[in-house]
Amino acid sequence: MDTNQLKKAAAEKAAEFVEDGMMLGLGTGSTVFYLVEAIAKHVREEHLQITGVATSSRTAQQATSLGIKMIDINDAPTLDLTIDGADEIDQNFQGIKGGGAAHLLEKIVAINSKRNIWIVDESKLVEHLGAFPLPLEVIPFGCDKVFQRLTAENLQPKYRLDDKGERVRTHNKNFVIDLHAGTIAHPHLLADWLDHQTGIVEHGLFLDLVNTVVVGKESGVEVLQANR
Ligand SMILES: O=C[C@H](O)[C@H](O)[C@H](O)COP(=O)(O)O
Repeated sequence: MDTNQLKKAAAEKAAEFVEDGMMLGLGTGSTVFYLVEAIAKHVREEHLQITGVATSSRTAQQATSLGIKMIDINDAPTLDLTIDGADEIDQNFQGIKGGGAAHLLEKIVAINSKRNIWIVDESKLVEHLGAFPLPLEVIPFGCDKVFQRLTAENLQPKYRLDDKGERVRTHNKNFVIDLHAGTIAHPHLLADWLDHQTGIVEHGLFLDLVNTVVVGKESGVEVLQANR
């Protein structure tokens, strides 16, 4: 089965967790694309009244075009559920996100949700985080100073570039620096250090956040519950 089919299977399973009346956070990425389609189908067929909050303009546009009512997060009460993709998930249900540069908005939505579900294909499950470069969102002002600090810590930073060789800009026009430092032995220590570096708006370590992981596997879809 190809990876997209596994992502689609996970997304369709997760859409079953959506209930009538829910205030829903919608993540970003190729797996979430299938999720939005699946939720829209439930909304149509079961006449569900749901309201969504998006983590990117891509998701907002797709959801709106499929008839899902979307509102601004500032107008929403605490969200009942957020469903999002992930780039890596370790055995302790800690994750890396931000492969699509949406991790700042995604984290804001995630921490304002009562419950978080991640949808992934099985290649995203890892023993230790870090094979996937860790994304940071960095303010352009003084960004090279941040870059130097990261280099000094041996975190092997690289600016993320687009197809034209230009620096990628996030939703808020910030830059993305990816850390290519390999295995992250102590995710909480690294997250704490990054949290205290002025100029870094947000990093892609999503720790102690997810409640449920829905995994698309060759052998079928598996639902894993984190102990939180
Ligand atoms: O910034 C992007 C997000 O964190 C995505 O949820 C993550 O990169 C996973 O994306 P995909 O489902 O396309 O692999």
